[in-house]
Amino acid sequence: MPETVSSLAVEADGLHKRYGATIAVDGISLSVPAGEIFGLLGRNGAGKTTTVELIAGLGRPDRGTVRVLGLDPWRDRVRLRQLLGVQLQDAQLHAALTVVELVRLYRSFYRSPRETDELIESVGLAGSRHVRFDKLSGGEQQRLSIALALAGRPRVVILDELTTGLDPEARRQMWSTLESLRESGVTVLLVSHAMEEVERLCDRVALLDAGKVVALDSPAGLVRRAGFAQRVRFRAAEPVPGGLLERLDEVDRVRSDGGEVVVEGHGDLLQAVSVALVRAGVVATGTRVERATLDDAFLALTGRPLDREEAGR
Ligand SMILES: Nc1ncnc2c1ncn2[C@@H]1O[C@H](COP(=O)(O)OP(=O)(O)OP(=O)(O)O)[C@@H](O)[C@H]1O
Repeated sequence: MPETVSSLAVEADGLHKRYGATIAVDGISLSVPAGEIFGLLGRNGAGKTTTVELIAGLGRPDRGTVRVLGLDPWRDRVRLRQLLGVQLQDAQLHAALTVVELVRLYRSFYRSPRETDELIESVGLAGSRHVRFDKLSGGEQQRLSIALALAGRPRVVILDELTTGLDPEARRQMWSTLESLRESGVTVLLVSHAMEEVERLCDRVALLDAGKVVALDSPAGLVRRAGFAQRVRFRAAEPVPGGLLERLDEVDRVRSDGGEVVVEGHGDLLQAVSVALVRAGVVATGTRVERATLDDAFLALTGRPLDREEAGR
């Protein structure tokens, strides 16, 4: 259906969605060009899942419009089903069906599906072909749900919490699956808590907070909004004289954190801090350098961190 295909894979304009008193999505607009891996990052309850549900046509916005490949996901959902793959959190699959039965069932929904064995192997489930869904581990269920999202050779894929519950090897395998999808021109919408994953994979990221996009940029562009490039942490054997570090050109901010001195800045920060401490006769131990992350950007933009405990859910 080439006449329907827009160069923008996803366009959302002014989306609002309310559940009772809760405003889940509060005026979200996004444009995602074809072939991009686009991340939605935010804390629990920020509105990520609701946003992708509206994009997938699984719900209707109270206000605003969505187009996926130029189609209205609600009105044109029969046509869009052939072009869109969706893997959502807590997908309720048929518990009593085996891996191969589920893959065959999903293949039957599409006009030109991928091969059964290729799909199963692509997510490393060849050894579990005849295992029932409810007997798979959480990580295996997750991998199967991703294979099912890719069964119809979708042009746009929505993946919610792609690697939650996966071990490091399965996670790396999933990342390379996504990179090859991008190479073949598929657009991926990736919902995540996992900053490392988002920084590594996404071309652009929308940071969501309380139903709003608070920033939208490349991961590197977002990290720049942290307001500093790197931080040096150390323990000082004696108090650091006031103003010693603050007056250095490379230093943006000095604070203490659980007995450590934390110096945020740019340029050759470590060198500048080390020289100043030596000159002042302050002995520093456990010194380490960290670069700014998306977490720092999120904190700078929203005033709250992206909770790491939640990230491990
Ligand atoms: N079907 C629903 N009924 C009532 N409230 C809902 C429903 N779906 C979502 N919400 C509420 O809307 C807000 C946004 O939820 P949403 O699931 O979109 O956030 P999220 O960013 O995906 O969070 P999480 O990372 O926890 O999945 C939350 O306050 C949530 O409790």
